[in-house]
Amino acid sequence: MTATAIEAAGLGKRYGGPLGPIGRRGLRGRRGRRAHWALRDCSFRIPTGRICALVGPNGAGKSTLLAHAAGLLAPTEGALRVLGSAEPAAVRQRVAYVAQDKPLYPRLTIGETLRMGRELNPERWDDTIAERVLAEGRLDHDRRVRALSGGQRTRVALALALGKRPELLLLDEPMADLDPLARQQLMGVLLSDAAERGTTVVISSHIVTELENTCDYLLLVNGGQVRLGGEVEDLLHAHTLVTGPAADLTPHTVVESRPSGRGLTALVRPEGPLADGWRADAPSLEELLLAHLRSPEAPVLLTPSATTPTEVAA
Ligand SMILES: Nc1ncnc2c1ncn2[C@@H]1O[C@H](COP(=O)(O)OP(=O)(O)OP(=O)(O)O)[C@@H](O)[C@H]1O
Repeated sequence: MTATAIEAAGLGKRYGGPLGPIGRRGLRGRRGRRAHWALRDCSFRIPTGRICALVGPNGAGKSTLLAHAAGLLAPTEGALRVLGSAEPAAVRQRVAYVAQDKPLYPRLTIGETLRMGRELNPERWDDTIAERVLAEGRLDHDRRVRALSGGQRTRVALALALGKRPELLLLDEPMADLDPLARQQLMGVLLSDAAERGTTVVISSHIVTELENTCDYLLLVNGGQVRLGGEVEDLLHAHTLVTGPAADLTPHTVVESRPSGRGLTALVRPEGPLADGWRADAPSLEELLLAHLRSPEAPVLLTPSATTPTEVAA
């Protein structure tokens, strides 16, 4: 089996402090904040060298999961191992994390921001890749971060992250505020660099069509739980889009079915051959994801590379 970048066993995160007595105060923390499980019972594995899409609806738990992998949040229950360490905070030097709000120091110039990256990562820093990320943005190094647009700030945050030469790159909706050309150009730089260096990338995004050509691994999170995980190719292979008469689809696992014409269209996980009269097509990644997002209760599927054979806890 290939090496593991991230491995979680029974990972759970509850926001809102310790639970108060149920019945008297309901599910509330001591300070009266409603306790809420953002992640619950998540067990999965991401092998090294993959470009992993982290997908799920708003509030699914994607940012919470990435912040745990970056060592910025501690689990309420379960365990998470990052680059072989049971304490993700201990391997922060080898991990770069670009949070959704791209925090940077507003008073620094771009040049000073890069200098800070170089000084904080003296062993690893690489000016060439940082400059390559900045180049097409035509950004003068004397400009202050506070005077940059959202998309320009994203470019600086990505330059800082890639300049660090991470083994694991965690990106939380990095492309949301970039124009289409900048998005395409930066994804190109990011992917070619990751391929060249074998970097593991975990990238959360709502732009499903964009993930189709870029990611080879997938984690779909919904309601704080991992619902799908594994190699994109294996997950696509495990599903079939069928169209046919409105009939019982037993014994196949039905992810989603809806009426179409005089019959129905369904996304199934076939358990044996399909009955006569059904047309079978391979789903696209977009069809696979949308069907699972519309059917959050569909049975969980983790392909063998995404399951956790070993105990993650130290
Ligand atoms: N600091 C916090 N305190 C309390 N609850 C939080 C906090 N951060 C997130 N949550 C809650 O945890 C759940 C998961 O949030 P998270 O930000 O991880 O989702 P997400 O999948 O990244 O969403 P989006 O796609 O909208 O960015 C949500 O219900 C959210 O309201």
